[in-house]
Amino acid sequence: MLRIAVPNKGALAETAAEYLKEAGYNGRRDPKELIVSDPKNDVEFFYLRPRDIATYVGSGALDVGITGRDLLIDSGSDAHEDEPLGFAVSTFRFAGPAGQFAALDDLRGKRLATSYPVLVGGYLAERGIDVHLVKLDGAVESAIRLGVADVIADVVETGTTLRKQGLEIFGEPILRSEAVLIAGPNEAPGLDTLHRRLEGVMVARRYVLMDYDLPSELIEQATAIASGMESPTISPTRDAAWVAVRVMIPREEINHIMDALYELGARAILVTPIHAARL
Ligand SMILES: Nc1ncnc2c1ncn2[C@@H]1O[C@H](COP(=O)(O)OP(=O)(O)OP(=O)(O)O)[C@@H](O)[C@H]1O
Ligand SMILES: O=P(O)(O)OC[C@H]1O[C@H](OP(=O)(O)OP(=O)(O)O)[C@H](O)[C@@H]1O
Ligand SMILES: [Mg+2]
Repeated sequence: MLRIAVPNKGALAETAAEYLKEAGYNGRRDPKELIVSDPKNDVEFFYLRPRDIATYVGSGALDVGITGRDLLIDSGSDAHEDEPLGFAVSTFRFAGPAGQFAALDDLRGKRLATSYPVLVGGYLAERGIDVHLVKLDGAVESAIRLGVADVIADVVETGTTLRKQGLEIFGEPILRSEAVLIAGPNEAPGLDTLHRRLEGVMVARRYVLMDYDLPSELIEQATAIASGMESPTISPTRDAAWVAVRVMIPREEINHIMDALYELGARAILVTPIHAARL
């Protein structure tokens, strides 16, 4: 039985639960449930704090887990990244009061607040920069105003939290993070199936199916507009002058592609969602 660690709360929990549901696994019915078994799929889920997941997986206590890349690195555990999952996307950045910091060198000797001391400490040590790390649990953006730090390093998504505190990012991103599937040091039978199912969820979320009818002489031009994952499926129609085309396209390009195909001469353009996929 594959033992899977999943986030019980926080920024990763809701989407992780949706992914697993879409991948055909049992979820919890009550947020107080800590363990859910799914004998049909031969897996067992353990709902844990996102920050602890890499520790459990790295020690071999659990086989695999879903956490953030930033949390994985900060854990210093032996777990490794198996697959990026494309949600909870953020960058990890330095930020300070507007106009006060421009480069990494400006950090020397400063008090730097973060909830990710191993990630940040490792990054600065590699570059030979000494700071006084101030470890906080969250809401790190308030640390400067409240006088416990001169500068911070934290998760940035839209940048709204920083802006509201009058802070500005500086330097290169420390890390680009997102939710990831992680695995431990031991071989985990069943990991391949979980990996493929989650990949299928990502494809189903990102792509749609587009069907349209097209005068046959326009196939090359239409394929240049939407080429599909490998190659579009082209079927004959009763009218020999027309073909029916089916192609997978990225969800975000639906309207742009429909406009271009219609302009070219395609008609009866239909878009349908994909509920599951295995490529
Ligand atoms: N605004 C955000 N956008 C994208 N990812 C985020 C955001 N906030 C946190 N994350 C990601 O979520 C993970 C942190 O999980 P955690 O459960 O600590 O989230 P949280 O919402 O900060 O929870 P809490 O603050 O209640 O502890 C990290 O991988 C982090 O990069
Ligand atoms: O760039 P933004 O879109 O503003 O998002 C980034 C913020 O979101 C998270 O905060 P969260 O709400 O999880 O609070 P926390 O700092 O206490 O973890 C993160 O720690 C940042 O503070
Ligand atoms: Mg947080």
